Amino acid sequence: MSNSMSKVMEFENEKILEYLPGSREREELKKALKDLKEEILEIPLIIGGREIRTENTGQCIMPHDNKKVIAKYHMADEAEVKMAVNAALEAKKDWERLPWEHRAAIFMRAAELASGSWRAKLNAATMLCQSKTFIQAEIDSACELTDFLRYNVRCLYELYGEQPMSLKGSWNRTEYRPLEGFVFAVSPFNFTAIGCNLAAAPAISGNVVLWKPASNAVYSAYMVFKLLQEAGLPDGVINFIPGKGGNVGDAVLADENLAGIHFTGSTEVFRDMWKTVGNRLDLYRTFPRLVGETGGKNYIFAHSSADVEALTASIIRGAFEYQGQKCSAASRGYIPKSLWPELKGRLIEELGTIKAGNVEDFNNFMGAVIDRHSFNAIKGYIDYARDSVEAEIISGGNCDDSVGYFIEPTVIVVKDPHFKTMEEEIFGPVVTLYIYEDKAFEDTLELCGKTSQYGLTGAIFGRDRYALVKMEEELMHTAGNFYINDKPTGAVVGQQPFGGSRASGTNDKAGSKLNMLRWICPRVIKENFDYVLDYRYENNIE
Ligand SMILES: NC(=O)c1ccc[n+]([C@@H]2O[C@H](COP(=O)([O-])OP(=O)(O)OC[C@H]3O[C@@H](n4cnc5c(N)ncnc54)[C@H](O)[C@@H]3O)[C@@H](O)[C@H]2O)c1
Ligand SMILES: N[C@@H](CCC=O)C(=O)O
Repeated sequence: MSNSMSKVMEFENEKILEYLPGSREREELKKALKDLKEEILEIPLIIGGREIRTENTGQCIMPHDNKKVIAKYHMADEAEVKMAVNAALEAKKDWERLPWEHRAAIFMRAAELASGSWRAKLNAATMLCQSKTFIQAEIDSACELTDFLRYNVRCLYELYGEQPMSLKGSWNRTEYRPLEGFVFAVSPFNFTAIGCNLAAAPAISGNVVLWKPASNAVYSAYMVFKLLQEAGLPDGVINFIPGKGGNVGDAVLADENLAGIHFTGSTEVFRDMWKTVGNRLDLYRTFPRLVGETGGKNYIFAHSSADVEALTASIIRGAFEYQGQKCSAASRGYIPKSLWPELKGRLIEELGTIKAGNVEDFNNFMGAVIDRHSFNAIKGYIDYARDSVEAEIISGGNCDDSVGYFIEPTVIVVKDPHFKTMEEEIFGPVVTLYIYEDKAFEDTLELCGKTSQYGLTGAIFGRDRYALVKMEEELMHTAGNFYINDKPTGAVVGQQPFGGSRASGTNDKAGSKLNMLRWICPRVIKENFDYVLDYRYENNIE
Protein backbone atom coordinates (compact mmCIF):
# COMPACT_ATOMS: atom_id res chain seq x y z
CA MET A 1 0.00 0.00 0.00
CA SER A 2 1.27 3.46 -0.89
CA ASN A 3 2.31 5.81 1.92
CA SER A 4 2.16 8.91 -0.24
CA MET A 5 -0.15 11.88 0.43
CA SER A 6 -1.27 12.73 -3.08
CA LYS A 7 -2.62 16.05 -4.31
CA VAL A 8 -6.10 16.21 -5.82
CA MET A 9 -6.65 18.27 -8.97
CA GLU A 10 -8.02 21.80 -8.68
CA PHE A 11 -11.76 21.89 -9.29
CA GLU A 12 -13.25 23.34 -12.47
CA ASN A 13 -16.94 23.33 -13.38
CA GLU A 14 -18.01 21.05 -16.20
CA LYS A 15 -18.57 23.09 -19.38
CA ILE A 16 -22.22 23.43 -20.46
CA LEU A 17 -22.51 22.21 -24.05
CA GLU A 18 -24.57 24.24 -26.51
CA TYR A 19 -26.34 21.59 -28.61
CA LEU A 20 -26.35 23.82 -31.68
CA PRO A 21 -28.03 22.33 -34.77
CA GLY A 22 -25.57 19.95 -36.46
CA SER A 23 -23.36 19.62 -33.36
CA ARG A 24 -22.09 16.23 -32.31
CA GLU A 25 -23.69 16.48 -28.87
CA ARG A 26 -27.07 17.25 -30.38
CA GLU A 27 -26.93 14.21 -32.67
CA GLU A 28 -25.81 11.95 -29.83
CA LEU A 29 -28.61 13.19 -27.60
CA LYS A 30 -31.26 12.64 -30.30
CA LYS A 31 -29.99 9.12 -30.85
CA ALA A 32 -30.02 8.39 -27.10
CA LEU A 33 -33.61 9.64 -26.84
CA LYS A 34 -34.65 7.36 -29.68
CA ASP A 35 -32.80 4.35 -28.28
CA LEU A 36 -34.20 4.73 -24.77
CA LYS A 37 -37.77 5.07 -26.02
CA GLU A 38 -37.52 1.85 -28.00
CA GLU A 39 -37.29 -0.26 -24.88
CA ILE A 40 -39.49 -0.62 -21.80
CA LEU A 41 -36.89 -1.09 -19.06
CA GLU A 42 -37.41 -3.42 -16.15
CA ILE A 43 -35.78 -1.87 -13.08
CA PRO A 44 -34.92 -4.17 -10.19
CA LEU A 45 -33.79 -3.26 -6.69
CA ILE A 46 -30.03 -3.63 -6.37
CA ILE A 47 -28.96 -4.90 -2.97
CA GLY A 48 -25.41 -6.03 -2.29
CA GLY A 49 -24.92 -5.98 -6.06
CA ARG A 50 -27.77 -8.47 -6.61
CA GLU A 51 -30.80 -7.63 -8.71
CA ILE A 52 -33.98 -8.25 -6.70
CA ARG A 53 -37.42 -8.44 -8.29
CA THR A 54 -40.27 -8.18 -5.80
CA GLU A 55 -43.08 -8.26 -8.40
CA ASN A 56 -44.65 -5.40 -6.49
CA THR A 57 -44.17 -2.93 -9.31
CA GLY A 58 -44.79 0.63 -10.40
CA GLN A 59 -44.53 2.33 -13.81
CA CYS A 60 -42.34 5.14 -15.10
CA ILE A 61 -44.19 7.29 -17.61
CA MET A 62 -43.21 10.37 -19.61
CA PRO A 63 -44.88 13.47 -18.14
CA HIS A 64 -45.20 15.16 -21.56
CA ASP A 65 -46.68 12.05 -23.21
CA ASN A 66 -48.51 10.48 -20.32
CA LYS A 67 -49.61 7.28 -22.02
CA LYS A 68 -46.04 6.33 -22.82
CA VAL A 69 -44.51 3.89 -20.35
CA ILE A 70 -40.70 3.81 -20.35
CA ALA A 71 -40.12 1.39 -17.50
CA LYS A 72 -41.60 -0.79 -14.85
CA TYR A 73 -39.77 -0.84 -11.52
CA HIS A 74 -39.83 -3.18 -8.56
CA MET A 75 -40.57 -1.78 -5.13
CA ALA A 76 -38.89 -2.51 -1.83
CA ASP A 77 -40.74 -3.19 1.40
CA GLU A 78 -39.70 -4.16 4.93
CA ALA A 79 -37.99 -7.45 3.95
CA GLU A 80 -35.88 -5.82 1.25
CA VAL A 81 -34.95 -2.98 3.58
CA LYS A 82 -33.60 -5.52 6.08
CA MET A 83 -31.69 -7.21 3.26
CA ALA A 84 -30.25 -3.85 2.21
CA VAL A 85 -29.15 -2.97 5.76
CA ASN A 86 -27.35 -6.31 6.05
CA ALA A 87 -25.70 -5.92 2.65
CA ALA A 88 -24.59 -2.40 3.51
CA LEU A 89 -23.11 -3.37 6.87
CA GLU A 90 -21.30 -6.29 5.25
CA ALA A 91 -19.85 -4.00 2.56
CA LYS A 92 -18.84 -1.47 5.22
CA LYS A 93 -16.13 -3.75 6.58
CA ASP A 94 -13.97 -3.37 3.47
CA TRP A 95 -15.23 -0.03 2.22
CA GLU A 96 -14.35 2.02 5.28
CA ARG A 97 -10.85 0.56 5.30
CA LEU A 98 -10.15 1.19 1.63
CA PRO A 99 -7.50 3.93 1.21
CA TRP A 100 -9.48 7.09 0.56
CA GLU A 101 -7.80 7.74 -2.80
CA HIS A 102 -9.23 4.46 -4.05
CA ARG A 103 -12.73 5.38 -2.91
CA ALA A 104 -12.39 8.81 -4.48
CA ALA A 105 -11.03 7.35 -7.71
CA ILE A 106 -14.29 5.48 -8.31
CA PHE A 107 -16.27 8.71 -8.19
CA MET A 108 -13.70 10.58 -10.30
CA ARG A 109 -14.11 7.82 -12.88
CA ALA A 110 -17.91 8.17 -12.65
CA ALA A 111 -17.54 11.92 -13.27
CA GLU A 112 -15.40 11.24 -16.33
CA LEU A 113 -18.00 8.82 -17.72
CA ALA A 114 -20.87 11.23 -16.98
CA SER A 115 -19.12 14.05 -18.80
CA GLY A 116 -18.16 11.76 -21.70
CA SER A 117 -19.62 8.54 -23.00
CA TRP A 118 -22.61 8.49 -20.59
CA ARG A 119 -23.57 12.13 -21.07
CA ALA A 120 -26.17 11.65 -23.80
CA LYS A 121 -27.80 8.71 -22.05
CA LEU A 122 -28.08 10.48 -18.68
CA ASN A 123 -29.48 13.62 -20.32
CA ALA A 124 -31.93 11.64 -22.45
CA ALA A 125 -33.15 9.72 -19.41
CA THR A 126 -33.66 12.98 -17.51
CA MET A 127 -35.55 14.53 -20.43
CA LEU A 128 -37.88 11.55 -20.80
CA CYS A 129 -38.39 10.82 -17.12
CA GLN A 130 -38.62 14.33 -15.67
CA SER A 131 -39.70 16.26 -18.79
CA LYS A 132 -36.66 18.52 -18.88
CA THR A 133 -35.67 20.42 -22.00
CA PHE A 134 -32.21 19.62 -23.31
CA ILE A 135 -30.80 22.74 -21.64
CA GLN A 136 -32.31 21.89 -18.27
CA ALA A 137 -31.11 18.29 -18.57
CA GLU A 138 -27.60 19.39 -19.54
CA ILE A 139 -27.20 21.66 -16.48
CA ASP A 140 -28.54 18.89 -14.25
CA SER A 141 -27.55 15.36 -15.27
CA ALA A 142 -24.39 16.30 -17.14
CA CYS A 143 -22.89 19.36 -15.43
CA GLU A 144 -24.20 19.47 -11.86
CA LEU A 145 -23.89 15.73 -11.43
CA THR A 146 -20.29 15.73 -12.66
CA ASP A 147 -19.47 18.79 -10.56
CA PHE A 148 -20.87 17.20 -7.40
CA LEU A 149 -18.74 14.09 -7.87
CA ARG A 150 -15.50 15.97 -8.55
CA TYR A 151 -16.03 18.75 -6.03
CA ASN A 152 -16.88 16.37 -3.19
CA VAL A 153 -13.55 14.64 -3.70
CA ARG A 154 -11.78 17.99 -3.61
CA CYS A 155 -13.67 19.04 -0.44
CA LEU A 156 -12.84 15.79 1.29
CA TYR A 157 -9.18 16.12 0.38
CA GLU A 158 -9.09 19.60 1.93
CA LEU A 159 -10.94 18.41 5.04
CA TYR A 160 -8.60 15.46 5.54
CA GLY A 161 -5.70 17.91 5.39
CA GLU A 162 -7.04 19.82 8.39
CA GLN A 163 -4.97 18.50 11.25
CA PRO A 164 -4.43 19.71 14.81
CA MET A 165 -1.17 21.23 16.06
CA SER A 166 1.34 19.19 18.00
CA LEU A 167 3.85 20.31 20.61
CA LYS A 168 7.30 18.88 21.30
CA GLY A 169 7.04 15.43 22.86
CA SER A 170 3.75 14.37 21.31
CA TRP A 171 1.97 14.05 17.99
CA ASN A 172 -1.73 14.78 17.36
CA ARG A 173 -3.65 13.73 14.32
CA THR A 174 -7.29 13.59 13.27
CA GLU A 175 -8.64 10.51 11.62
CA TYR A 176 -11.77 11.29 9.62
CA ARG A 177 -13.83 8.16 10.17
CA PRO A 178 -17.12 7.48 8.42
CA LEU A 179 -20.23 7.22 10.59
CA GLU A 180 -20.94 4.03 12.49
CA GLY A 181 -23.92 2.41 10.79
CA PHE A 182 -25.49 3.29 7.42
CA VAL A 183 -26.79 6.46 5.79
CA PHE A 184 -30.31 6.68 4.33
CA ALA A 185 -30.31 8.79 1.15
CA VAL A 186 -33.77 9.93 0.04
CA SER A 187 -34.01 11.89 -3.18
CA PRO A 188 -36.65 14.11 -4.85
CA PHE A 189 -37.85 13.86 -8.44
CA ASN A 190 -36.62 17.13 -9.78
CA PHE A 191 -32.82 16.82 -10.14
CA THR A 192 -30.97 13.72 -11.30
CA ALA A 193 -27.78 15.29 -9.92
CA ILE A 194 -29.29 15.73 -6.46
CA GLY A 195 -30.18 12.03 -6.30
CA CYS A 196 -26.64 11.12 -7.26
CA ASN A 197 -25.14 13.50 -4.70
CA LEU A 198 -27.39 12.38 -1.85
CA ALA A 199 -26.09 8.84 -2.22
CA ALA A 200 -22.55 9.60 -3.37
CA ALA A 201 -21.47 12.27 -0.85
CA PRO A 202 -21.71 9.93 2.16
CA ALA A 203 -20.27 7.04 0.15
CA ILE A 204 -17.18 9.00 -0.94
CA SER A 205 -16.59 9.71 2.74
CA GLY A 206 -16.46 5.97 3.47
CA ASN A 207 -20.08 5.40 4.45
CA VAL A 208 -22.47 2.75 3.18
CA VAL A 209 -25.82 3.88 1.88
CA LEU A 210 -29.41 2.83 1.30
CA TRP A 211 -30.73 5.00 -1.57
CA LYS A 212 -34.45 5.51 -2.06
CA PRO A 213 -35.12 7.64 -5.14
CA ALA A 214 -38.46 9.39 -5.73
CA SER A 215 -40.97 7.11 -7.44
CA ASN A 216 -41.39 9.54 -10.33
CA ALA A 217 -37.63 9.66 -10.98
CA VAL A 218 -36.67 5.99 -10.57
CA TYR A 219 -35.79 5.79 -14.27
CA SER A 220 -33.01 8.42 -14.26
CA ALA A 221 -31.87 7.40 -10.75
CA TYR A 222 -31.38 3.85 -12.03
CA MET A 223 -29.16 5.18 -14.85
CA VAL A 224 -27.07 6.95 -12.22
CA PHE A 225 -26.78 3.76 -10.22
CA LYS A 226 -25.63 1.87 -13.33
CA LEU A 227 -23.08 4.63 -13.98
CA LEU A 228 -21.64 4.20 -10.47
CA GLN A 229 -21.47 0.43 -10.96
CA GLU A 230 -19.71 0.93 -14.29
CA ALA A 231 -17.20 3.19 -12.53
CA GLY A 232 -16.35 0.35 -10.17
CA LEU A 233 -18.46 0.96 -7.07
CA PRO A 234 -18.20 -2.22 -4.99
CA ASP A 235 -21.36 -4.21 -4.26
CA GLY A 236 -23.33 -3.14 -1.22
CA VAL A 237 -21.74 0.30 -0.79
CA ILE A 238 -24.87 1.93 -2.21
CA ASN A 239 -28.04 -0.13 -2.28
CA PHE A 240 -30.81 0.92 -4.63
CA ILE A 241 -34.24 0.50 -3.03
CA PRO A 242 -37.08 2.34 -4.76
CA GLY A 243 -40.50 1.95 -3.19
CA LYS A 244 -43.31 3.79 -1.45
CA GLY A 245 -41.84 6.53 0.75
CA GLY A 246 -43.79 5.53 3.85
CA ASN A 247 -43.08 1.79 3.55
CA VAL A 248 -39.37 2.12 2.91
CA GLY A 249 -38.95 5.04 5.31
CA ASP A 250 -40.71 3.33 8.22
CA ALA A 251 -38.60 0.19 7.87
CA VAL A 252 -35.32 2.08 7.56
CA LEU A 253 -35.99 4.40 10.47
CA ALA A 254 -36.78 1.39 12.65
CA ASP A 255 -33.23 0.05 12.31
CA GLU A 256 -30.78 0.62 15.16
CA ASN A 257 -27.91 1.09 12.70
CA LEU A 258 -29.32 4.27 11.19
CA ALA A 259 -26.42 6.73 11.38
CA GLY A 260 -27.63 9.52 9.14
CA ILE A 261 -30.31 10.74 6.78
CA HIS A 262 -29.38 12.64 3.63
CA PHE A 263 -32.69 14.00 2.40
CA THR A 264 -33.93 16.39 -0.22
CA GLY A 265 -37.66 16.84 -0.74
CA SER A 266 -40.64 18.48 0.88
CA THR A 267 -40.58 20.08 4.31
CA GLU A 268 -43.51 17.95 5.44
CA VAL A 269 -41.76 14.62 4.78
CA PHE A 270 -38.52 15.77 6.41
CA ARG A 271 -40.34 17.05 9.49
CA ASP A 272 -42.06 13.66 9.84
CA MET A 273 -38.77 11.82 9.53
CA TRP A 274 -37.15 14.08 12.11
CA LYS A 275 -40.03 13.47 14.54
CA THR A 276 -39.78 9.70 14.03
CA VAL A 277 -36.05 9.75 14.65
CA GLY A 278 -36.52 11.96 17.70
CA ASN A 279 -39.00 9.51 19.16
CA ARG A 280 -36.64 6.60 18.63
CA LEU A 281 -33.41 8.03 20.00
CA ASP A 282 -33.20 5.24 22.56
CA LEU A 283 -33.16 2.71 19.76
CA TYR A 284 -30.21 4.00 17.75
CA ARG A 285 -26.58 3.24 18.51
CA THR A 286 -25.63 6.83 17.75
CA PHE A 287 -27.37 10.18 17.30
CA PRO A 288 -28.27 10.03 13.60
CA ARG A 289 -27.06 12.98 11.55
CA LEU A 290 -30.05 14.63 9.91
CA VAL A 291 -29.37 16.60 6.76
CA GLY A 292 -32.40 17.80 4.86
CA GLU A 293 -32.82 20.37 2.10
CA THR A 294 -36.52 21.07 1.71
CA GLY A 295 -39.16 23.41 0.28
CA GLY A 296 -39.17 27.09 -0.58
CA LYS A 297 -41.34 30.09 -1.35
CA ASN A 298 -38.69 32.08 -3.12
CA TYR A 299 -39.07 35.75 -3.90
CA ILE A 300 -37.99 38.46 -6.27
CA PHE A 301 -38.05 41.88 -4.66
CA ALA A 302 -37.68 44.89 -6.94
CA HIS A 303 -36.75 48.42 -5.92
CA SER A 304 -37.96 51.34 -8.02
CA SER A 305 -34.40 51.72 -9.40
CA ALA A 306 -34.47 48.22 -10.95
CA ASP A 307 -33.75 47.59 -14.62
CA VAL A 308 -37.15 46.42 -15.89
CA GLU A 309 -35.79 44.46 -18.84
CA ALA A 310 -33.50 42.42 -16.59
CA LEU A 311 -36.31 42.02 -14.07
CA THR A 312 -38.65 40.67 -16.76
CA ALA A 313 -36.14 38.09 -18.01
CA SER A 314 -35.30 36.99 -14.47
CA ILE A 315 -38.93 36.55 -13.47
CA ILE A 316 -39.53 34.41 -16.55
CA ARG A 317 -36.43 32.27 -16.20
CA GLY A 318 -36.65 32.13 -12.42
CA ALA A 319 -40.32 31.18 -12.29
CA PHE A 320 -40.83 29.07 -15.37
CA GLU A 321 -37.66 27.22 -16.35
CA TYR A 322 -38.23 23.55 -15.68
CA GLN A 323 -41.92 24.42 -15.19
CA GLY A 324 -41.21 26.10 -11.85
CA GLN A 325 -40.21 22.75 -10.34
CA LYS A 326 -36.88 23.86 -8.93
CA CYS A 327 -36.90 24.27 -5.20
CA SER A 328 -35.26 27.63 -5.93
CA ALA A 329 -37.95 28.81 -8.38
CA ALA A 330 -39.25 32.37 -8.05
CA SER A 331 -42.76 32.01 -6.73
CA ARG A 332 -43.69 35.43 -5.35
CA GLY A 333 -42.68 38.94 -6.33
CA TYR A 334 -42.82 42.42 -4.82
CA ILE A 335 -42.97 45.11 -7.49
CA PRO A 336 -43.04 48.90 -6.96
CA LYS A 337 -46.08 50.60 -8.49
CA SER A 338 -43.91 52.94 -10.58
CA LEU A 339 -42.41 49.98 -12.50
CA TRP A 340 -45.55 47.93 -12.83
CA PRO A 341 -47.07 49.29 -16.09
CA GLU A 342 -43.82 48.70 -18.01
CA LEU A 343 -43.13 45.34 -16.34
CA LYS A 344 -46.66 44.10 -16.94
CA GLY A 345 -46.48 44.98 -20.64
CA ARG A 346 -43.12 43.27 -21.07
CA LEU A 347 -44.15 40.16 -19.13
CA ILE A 348 -47.34 39.66 -21.13
CA GLU A 349 -45.50 40.20 -24.41
CA GLU A 350 -42.60 37.86 -23.57
CA LEU A 351 -44.79 35.14 -22.09
CA GLY A 352 -46.78 35.12 -25.31
CA THR A 353 -43.62 33.93 -27.11
CA ILE A 354 -42.90 30.95 -24.83
CA LYS A 355 -43.07 27.56 -26.49
CA ALA A 356 -44.06 24.59 -24.37
CA GLY A 357 -44.64 20.96 -25.26
CA ASN A 358 -42.77 17.73 -25.90
CA VAL A 359 -39.20 18.23 -24.68
CA GLU A 360 -37.89 16.18 -27.60
CA ASP A 361 -38.69 19.21 -29.73
CA PHE A 362 -35.58 21.31 -29.05
CA ASN A 363 -37.50 24.55 -29.74
CA ASN A 364 -39.55 24.22 -26.57
CA PHE A 365 -38.65 26.31 -23.53
CA MET A 366 -40.90 24.30 -21.20
CA GLY A 367 -42.15 20.73 -20.83
CA ALA A 368 -44.83 19.16 -18.62
CA VAL A 369 -45.11 18.99 -14.83
CA ILE A 370 -44.05 15.74 -13.27
CA ASP A 371 -47.28 13.78 -12.73
CA ARG A 372 -51.04 13.83 -12.30
CA HIS A 373 -50.85 14.51 -8.58
CA SER A 374 -48.72 17.62 -9.18
CA PHE A 375 -50.87 18.69 -12.12
CA ASN A 376 -54.00 18.58 -9.97
CA ALA A 377 -52.37 20.40 -7.06
CA ILE A 378 -51.02 23.22 -9.26
CA LYS A 379 -54.31 23.51 -11.14
CA GLY A 380 -56.04 23.76 -7.76
CA TYR A 381 -54.00 26.87 -6.91
CA ILE A 382 -54.73 28.44 -10.30
CA ASP A 383 -58.46 27.73 -9.96
CA TYR A 384 -58.42 29.18 -6.46
CA ALA A 385 -56.91 32.41 -7.81
CA ARG A 386 -59.33 32.49 -10.74
CA ASP A 387 -62.30 32.22 -8.35
CA SER A 388 -61.05 34.93 -5.98
CA VAL A 389 -61.85 38.64 -6.15
CA GLU A 390 -58.49 39.26 -4.46
CA ALA A 391 -56.52 37.95 -7.43
CA GLU A 392 -56.21 38.40 -11.18
CA ILE A 393 -54.51 36.03 -13.61
CA ILE A 394 -52.79 38.35 -16.07
CA SER A 395 -51.12 35.65 -18.16
CA GLY A 396 -51.51 31.89 -18.63
CA GLY A 397 -53.78 29.89 -16.38
CA ASN A 398 -54.70 27.09 -18.79
CA CYS A 399 -54.04 23.48 -17.88
CA ASP A 400 -54.32 20.51 -20.23
CA ASP A 401 -53.59 16.89 -19.35
CA SER A 402 -54.96 15.26 -22.48
CA VAL A 403 -51.49 14.41 -23.87
CA GLY A 404 -49.12 15.40 -21.08
CA TYR A 405 -49.34 17.31 -17.82
CA PHE A 406 -49.09 20.78 -19.35
CA ILE A 407 -49.67 23.98 -17.42
CA GLU A 408 -49.16 27.40 -18.97
CA PRO A 409 -46.70 29.76 -17.32
CA THR A 410 -49.06 31.68 -15.08
CA VAL A 411 -48.79 35.12 -13.51
CA ILE A 412 -51.21 36.06 -10.74
CA VAL A 413 -51.46 39.59 -9.35
CA VAL A 414 -52.88 39.92 -5.86
CA LYS A 415 -54.21 42.72 -3.69
CA ASP A 416 -53.57 40.85 -0.44
CA PRO A 417 -49.85 40.14 0.15
CA HIS A 418 -50.87 37.16 2.29
CA PHE A 419 -52.97 35.59 -0.44
CA LYS A 420 -52.60 31.78 -0.40
CA THR A 421 -50.40 31.72 -3.54
CA MET A 422 -48.03 34.28 -1.93
CA GLU A 423 -47.41 31.97 1.03
CA GLU A 424 -47.58 28.30 0.04
CA GLU A 425 -45.09 26.36 -2.06
CA ILE A 426 -46.82 25.47 -5.35
CA PHE A 427 -43.93 23.75 -7.17
CA GLY A 428 -45.21 24.55 -10.62
CA PRO A 429 -45.13 27.32 -13.24
CA VAL A 430 -47.03 29.91 -11.21
CA VAL A 431 -45.71 33.21 -9.88
CA THR A 432 -47.74 35.64 -7.78
CA LEU A 433 -46.95 39.35 -7.75
CA TYR A 434 -47.87 41.96 -5.19
CA ILE A 435 -47.64 45.60 -6.33
CA TYR A 436 -46.56 47.94 -3.54
CA GLU A 437 -46.60 51.73 -3.24
CA ASP A 438 -43.04 53.01 -3.82
CA LYS A 439 -43.10 54.92 -0.56
CA ALA A 440 -43.92 51.68 1.32
CA PHE A 441 -40.56 50.16 0.31
CA GLU A 442 -39.32 49.53 3.86
CA ASP A 443 -42.64 48.18 5.15
CA THR A 444 -42.83 45.87 2.16
CA LEU A 445 -39.34 44.55 2.86
CA GLU A 446 -40.49 43.65 6.35
CA LEU A 447 -43.61 42.06 4.90
CA CYS A 448 -41.51 39.96 2.51
CA GLY A 449 -39.36 38.74 5.40
CA LYS A 450 -42.35 37.71 7.48
CA THR A 451 -44.62 36.26 4.83
CA SER A 452 -43.25 32.77 4.40
CA GLN A 453 -42.12 29.97 6.71
CA TYR A 454 -39.30 29.19 4.24
CA GLY A 455 -35.80 30.63 3.79
CA LEU A 456 -34.38 29.11 0.63
CA THR A 457 -33.69 31.60 -2.18
CA GLY A 458 -34.41 35.24 -2.84
CA ALA A 459 -33.42 37.87 -5.39
CA ILE A 460 -33.34 41.63 -5.17
CA PHE A 461 -33.29 44.04 -8.09
CA GLY A 462 -32.16 47.65 -8.08
CA ARG A 463 -29.47 50.07 -9.21
CA ASP A 464 -29.58 52.32 -6.15
CA ARG A 465 -26.71 51.01 -4.01
CA TYR A 466 -28.18 52.31 -0.72
CA ALA A 467 -31.43 50.50 -1.48
CA LEU A 468 -29.54 47.28 -2.29
CA VAL A 469 -27.69 47.43 1.02
CA LYS A 470 -30.97 48.06 2.85
CA MET A 471 -32.57 45.05 1.15
CA GLU A 472 -29.58 42.80 1.80
CA GLU A 473 -29.66 43.69 5.50
CA GLU A 474 -33.42 43.50 6.03
CA LEU A 475 -33.73 40.18 4.25
CA MET A 476 -30.79 38.56 6.05
CA HIS A 477 -32.64 35.50 7.32
CA THR A 478 -34.98 35.03 4.39
CA ALA A 479 -32.70 33.07 2.06
CA GLY A 480 -29.68 30.76 2.20
CA ASN A 481 -28.98 31.66 -1.44
CA PHE A 482 -29.43 35.36 -2.13
CA TYR A 483 -29.04 37.02 -5.51
CA ILE A 484 -28.56 40.64 -6.53
CA ASN A 485 -29.85 41.56 -9.98
CA ASP A 486 -30.14 37.92 -10.97
CA LYS A 487 -32.78 35.18 -10.92
CA PRO A 488 -32.95 33.09 -7.73
CA THR A 489 -32.31 29.77 -9.51
CA GLY A 490 -29.30 28.12 -11.09
CA ALA A 491 -26.80 27.74 -8.25
CA VAL A 492 -23.57 26.19 -9.50
CA VAL A 493 -21.49 23.69 -7.51
CA GLY A 494 -18.40 25.35 -6.05
CA GLN A 495 -19.74 28.82 -6.86
CA GLN A 496 -22.99 29.08 -4.91
CA PRO A 497 -23.15 26.18 -2.41
CA PHE A 498 -26.84 25.52 -2.06
CA GLY A 499 -29.35 25.32 0.79
CA GLY A 500 -31.71 27.30 2.97
CA SER A 501 -32.79 27.62 6.57
CA ARG A 502 -36.10 28.12 8.42
CA ALA A 503 -38.52 25.50 6.99
CA SER A 504 -36.23 25.06 3.96
CA GLY A 505 -33.88 22.69 5.73
CA THR A 506 -30.72 22.29 7.71
CA ASN A 507 -28.70 24.47 5.30
CA ASP A 508 -25.77 22.09 5.13
CA LYS A 509 -25.02 23.36 1.61
CA ALA A 510 -25.03 20.55 -0.92
CA GLY A 511 -21.77 20.47 -2.82
CA SER A 512 -19.52 21.95 -0.14
CA LYS A 513 -17.21 21.07 2.73
CA LEU A 514 -20.04 21.90 5.13
CA ASN A 515 -22.05 19.01 3.74
CA MET A 516 -19.11 16.60 3.67
CA LEU A 517 -18.46 17.38 7.33
CA ARG A 518 -21.78 15.76 8.20
CA TRP A 519 -20.63 12.37 6.89
CA ILE A 520 -17.46 12.09 8.89
CA CYS A 521 -16.91 11.40 12.54
CA PRO A 522 -13.45 12.58 13.57
CA ARG A 523 -11.25 10.62 15.93
CA VAL A 524 -8.41 12.65 17.39
CA ILE A 525 -5.36 10.56 18.22
CA LYS A 526 -2.58 11.79 20.50
CA GLU A 527 0.65 9.87 20.73
CA ASN A 528 2.98 10.74 23.54
CA PHE A 529 6.78 10.42 23.16
CA ASP A 530 7.72 11.92 26.50
CA TYR A 531 6.59 9.26 28.95
CA VAL A 532 5.35 10.33 32.37
CA LEU A 533 7.17 8.26 34.99
CA ASP A 534 5.89 9.76 38.24
CA TYR A 535 2.25 10.58 39.01
CA ARG A 536 3.22 13.60 41.17
CA TYR A 537 3.33 17.09 39.65
CA GLU A 538 6.56 18.91 40.39
CA ASN A 539 4.80 21.76 42.18
CA ASN A 540 3.18 19.24 44.58
CA ILE A 541 6.57 18.18 45.90
CA GLU A 542 7.69 20.08 49.08
N1 LIG B 1 -33.88 22.59 -0.83
C1 LIG B 1 -33.44 21.86 -1.83
O1 LIG B 1 -32.26 21.78 -2.11
C2 LIG B 1 -34.43 21.09 -2.67
C3 LIG B 1 -34.03 20.53 -3.88
C4 LIG B 1 -34.96 19.81 -4.62
C5 LIG B 1 -36.26 19.67 -4.20
N2 LIG B 1 -36.63 20.23 -3.03
C6 LIG B 1 -38.01 20.12 -2.55
O2 LIG B 1 -38.52 18.84 -2.88
C7 LIG B 1 -39.93 18.90 -3.09
C8 LIG B 1 -40.27 18.27 -4.41
O3 LIG B 1 -39.76 16.98 -4.52
P1 LIG B 1 -40.66 15.69 -4.24
O4 LIG B 1 -42.04 15.95 -4.73
O5 LIG B 1 -39.92 14.53 -4.79
O6 LIG B 1 -40.67 15.68 -2.66
P2 LIG B 1 -41.31 14.60 -1.64
O7 LIG B 1 -41.10 15.12 -0.27
O8 LIG B 1 -42.69 14.25 -2.06
O9 LIG B 1 -40.43 13.29 -1.86
C9 LIG B 1 -39.04 13.30 -1.60
C10 LIG B 1 -38.60 11.89 -1.29
O10 LIG B 1 -39.12 11.51 -0.02
C11 LIG B 1 -39.70 10.21 -0.14
N3 LIG B 1 -40.68 10.02 0.93
C12 LIG B 1 -41.95 10.39 0.99
N4 LIG B 1 -42.51 10.01 2.18
C13 LIG B 1 -41.52 9.41 2.88
C14 LIG B 1 -41.44 8.81 4.16
N5 LIG B 1 -42.48 8.77 4.98
N6 LIG B 1 -40.26 8.28 4.54
C15 LIG B 1 -39.18 8.32 3.75
N7 LIG B 1 -39.20 8.88 2.50
C16 LIG B 1 -40.35 9.41 2.10
C17 LIG B 1 -40.27 10.23 -1.54
O11 LIG B 1 -40.59 8.94 -1.98
C18 LIG B 1 -39.11 10.85 -2.29
O12 LIG B 1 -38.10 9.89 -2.52
C19 LIG B 1 -40.27 20.37 -3.04
O13 LIG B 1 -40.79 20.70 -1.79
C20 LIG B 1 -38.93 21.06 -3.27
O14 LIG B 1 -38.85 22.36 -2.78
C21 LIG B 1 -35.75 20.91 -2.24
N1 LIG C 1 -29.70 24.10 -7.06
C1 LIG C 1 -30.80 24.37 -7.92
C2 LIG C 1 -32.11 23.98 -7.34
C3 LIG C 1 -32.18 22.66 -6.67
C4 LIG C 1 -33.56 22.38 -6.25
O1 LIG C 1 -34.40 21.93 -6.93
C5 LIG C 1 -30.89 25.84 -8.25
O2 LIG C 1 -30.17 26.64 -7.66
O3 LIG C 1 -31.71 26.20 -9.09
